[in-house]
Amino acid sequence: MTRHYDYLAIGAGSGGIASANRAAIRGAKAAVIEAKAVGGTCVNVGCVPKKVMWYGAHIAEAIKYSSAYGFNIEQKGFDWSTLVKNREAYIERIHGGYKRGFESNGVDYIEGFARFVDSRTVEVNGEHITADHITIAVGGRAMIPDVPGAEYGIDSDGFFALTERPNKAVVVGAGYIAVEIAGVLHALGSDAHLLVRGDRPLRYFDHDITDALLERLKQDGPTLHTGCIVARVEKNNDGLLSIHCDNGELIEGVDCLVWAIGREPATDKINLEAAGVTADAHGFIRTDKYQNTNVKGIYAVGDITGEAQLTPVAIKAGRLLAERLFNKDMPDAHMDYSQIPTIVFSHPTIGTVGLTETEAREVHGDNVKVYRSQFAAMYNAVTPHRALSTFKLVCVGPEERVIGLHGIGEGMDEILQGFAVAMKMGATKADFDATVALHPTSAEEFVTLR
Ligand SMILES: Cc1cc2nc3c(=O)[nH]c(=O)nc-3n(C[C@H](O)[C@H](O)[C@H](O)COP(=O)(O)OP(=O)(O)OC[C@H]3O[C@@H](n4cnc5c(N)ncnc54)[C@H](O)[C@@H]3O)c2cc1C
Ligand SMILES: NC(=O)c1ccc[n+]([C@@H]2O[C@H](COP(=O)([O-])OP(=O)(O)OC[C@H]3O[C@@H](n4cnc5c(N)ncnc54)[C@H](O)[C@@H]3O)[C@@H](O)[C@H]2O)c1
Repeated sequence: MTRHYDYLAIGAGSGGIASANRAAIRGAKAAVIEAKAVGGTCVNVGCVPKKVMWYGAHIAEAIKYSSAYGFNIEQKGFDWSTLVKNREAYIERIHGGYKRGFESNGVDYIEGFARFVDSRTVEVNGEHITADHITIAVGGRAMIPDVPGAEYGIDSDGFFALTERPNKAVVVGAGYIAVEIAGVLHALGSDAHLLVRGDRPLRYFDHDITDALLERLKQDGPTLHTGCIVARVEKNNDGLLSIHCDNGELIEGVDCLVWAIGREPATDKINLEAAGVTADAHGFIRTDKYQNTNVKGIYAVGDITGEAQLTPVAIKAGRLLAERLFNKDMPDAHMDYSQIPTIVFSHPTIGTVGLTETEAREVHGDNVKVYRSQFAAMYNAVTPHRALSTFKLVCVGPEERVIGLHGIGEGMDEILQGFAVAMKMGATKADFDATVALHPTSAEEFVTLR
């Protein structure tokens, strides 16, 4: 017996779930196949557990600053395992929500690892399943460097599996994950070290913002080691690790090493060749703007496409694909990959949308005008720990259209979304200026820049 569907998603992560649900809502007979846990990376080992840990870190910081606000608090301890237990219970509830969603939309949820048999057929648990439309939404996994002793380290999945707080932790990498994990570890009381190869983390972000991040890291953050490439890792008799860097630096007594050096696509085991789908040299499945692969009827969405690796991107691309396929009123639906806003959950958060100043000058030369502001956040102004926030607008042309907006400061994660809408609508500096400020907030800086 072969089951047949109108629409089949491989991978029940952000992209697969969103597309299968939308396909079913539009009347398609839809299914989604998942090898591990429903919700994929974001829900199980990504955005969700990360944000819970970040909230934990946020509370630790509030306790630290509380005496300046008049509180006399004796912190008797911090139990990492309680935080993990409550986090995982929350994730269990999300799993339940997804499964109820499948039921009410009429999506079949199939547990197992899927492999292509041909361009219309996949095999899972020995069963052949056919579909008119198949979407590859298998996401990715962390990369581990090829250095001696690399196996003593863990990746971000391993970080979420920790049941105790590490005493001394080293996080290697300069991207979102490295900055976020190192920041959480530091705030929750580990002796945390962040190792980057260059002169700063997040080096593709606007440099005014990363300059401010460097300042904040110096004041209160994980210890930053720059120009540092790990050459080998040794495990000593006491079980602790020694991290040797190629610049001669040696970090000893480490009980937790986290590799956060990027993610690779999970295409290698799904038998793409049987379907005739081609991947690029790194294994990413590149698509056209409609998420079409090189094979008719096979699509790819989310991290596997190598586009901005963010949950809302996978969700939007998946939903729009389902609309295009099954909603006769939206035959041209497709994802717009421009001006995607993004947040780094550092301490404080970084938010960015559009071009950095450097990118804007490369494209628009002297047509670029930049506005920036640096100020002491009110939250810290009454504490001994006076910390600066930086906000910046990058504008182009005589009309000063805002093509880049960047900030580092308390609340930046919640500030950015509305400004991203304004930019999508083509807002100019004059539009920002014409908007009445909200006071006293950090966000008001964006509408009062001179
Ligand atoms: C630590 C971390 C923190 C992150 N934080 C954020 C954040 O704050 N904000 C944000 O927007 N993004 C964040 N991301 C990125 C976000 O998680 C991804 O962009 C998003 O999950 C991509 O969705 P996807 O559907 O492409 O793939 P995934 O969510 O990875 O889902 C793919 C699914 O496919 C399954 N699968 C793979 N192969 C098969 C197979 N052959 N058969 C069946 N199932 C298969 C996998 O088990 C997985 O569940 C974070 C990522 C990480 C690692
Ligand atoms: N807040 C968020 O939205 C969020 C959070 C986490 C992850 N994500 C997504 O997940 C993706 C993956 O995140 P990531 O941080 O793993 O990858 P990344 O690609 O953002 O960063 C990897 C970093 O590791 C560095 N690196 C590579 N090889 C190295 C080596 N051998 N030694 C030291 N450093 C090395 C790279 O220079 C780069 O800076 C991101 O691109 C992002 O889209 C988003």
